[in-house]
Amino acid sequence: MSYKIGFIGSGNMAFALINGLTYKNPNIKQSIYISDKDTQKCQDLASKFNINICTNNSDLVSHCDIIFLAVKPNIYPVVLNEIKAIVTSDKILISIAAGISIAFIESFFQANTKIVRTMPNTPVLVLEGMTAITPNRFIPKEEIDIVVELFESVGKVDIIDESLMDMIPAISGSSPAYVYMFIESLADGAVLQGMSRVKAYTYASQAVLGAAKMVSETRLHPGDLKDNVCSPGGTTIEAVFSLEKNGFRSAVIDAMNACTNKAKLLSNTKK
Ligand SMILES: NC(=O)C1=CN([C@@H]2O[C@H](COP(=O)(O)OP(=O)(O)OC[C@H]3O[C@@H](n4cnc5c(N)ncnc54)[C@H](O)[C@@H]3O)[C@@H](O)[C@H]2O)C=CC1
Ligand SMILES: O=C(O)[C@@H]1CCC=N1
Repeated sequence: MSYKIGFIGSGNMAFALINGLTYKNPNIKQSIYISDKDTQKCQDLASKFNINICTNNSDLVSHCDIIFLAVKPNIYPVVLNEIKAIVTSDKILISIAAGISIAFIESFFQANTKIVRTMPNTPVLVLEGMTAITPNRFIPKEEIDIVVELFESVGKVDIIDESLMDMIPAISGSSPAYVYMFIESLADGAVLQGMSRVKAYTYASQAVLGAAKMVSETRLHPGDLKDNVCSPGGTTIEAVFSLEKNGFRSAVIDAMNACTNKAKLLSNTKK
């Protein structure tokens, strides 16, 4: 079944998803539609990917079968109110917003509207995304499979209970930002010790990529992998000791709690 995919909002996350989706399957371009309040941004994205542009959100909904709601959480009520009269039961709405519950979205539509709540991340752009998804009770398995297949084409997918969704930004939706800060810090440290910044970003990003692949592909415990690097009396354990002294682990856990608390705050205002 060929289906038309629409993105309401053509910002960072829409860009990442469209880049990922079109990377392996360029033919999908003719089935992708975008709309945005910022017409210039929309035109730029449409011309970059040679995809279809819609003059407004309602026009997009009328053209598309699967509709990504790629606007910020605070804009959801505006967009949902705008499209509520034209979303028919054959269409699938995909939420990608932090803190927006399925119940909140359902409250705008007729009873059997198909909604999938998701939390992707921007590495979908390079086909290394991590997306959590929760379908509502009105979407049949074969259509859930279509949504899973879409996100699997740009990375890993996990179907979870919605009760876990508010903590997904902390672990994967937002966490690329913490890792970018870590890579930046590694590079700053290298520059401090005399390496060029360009070279430092290559070393830092490859070391992080390699370490991530060691965890995902060997399935060994990260603690064991760390121990394998720490030669007795060597260089690594000095750095590990310093990181522990400076509260590295608790800083990460504190950041994740702050992230989830914000998602829950958004959730509570958008019940
Ligand atoms: N950026 C990220 O890493 C991730 C973002 N998300 C979620 O994706 C959603 C979008 O986030 P970003 O792409 O980062 O934001 P963004 O600000 O880059 O893009 C949002 C777009 O929506 C457009 N917009 C605003 N009002 C509109 C309206 N009434 N109709 C149509 N378009 C409208 C804006 O012009 C903008 O281009 C948010 O709900 C966010 O929580 C989810 C996972 C990761
Ligand atoms: O910062 C945000 O709210 C969005 C959701 C997850 C990543 N970015």
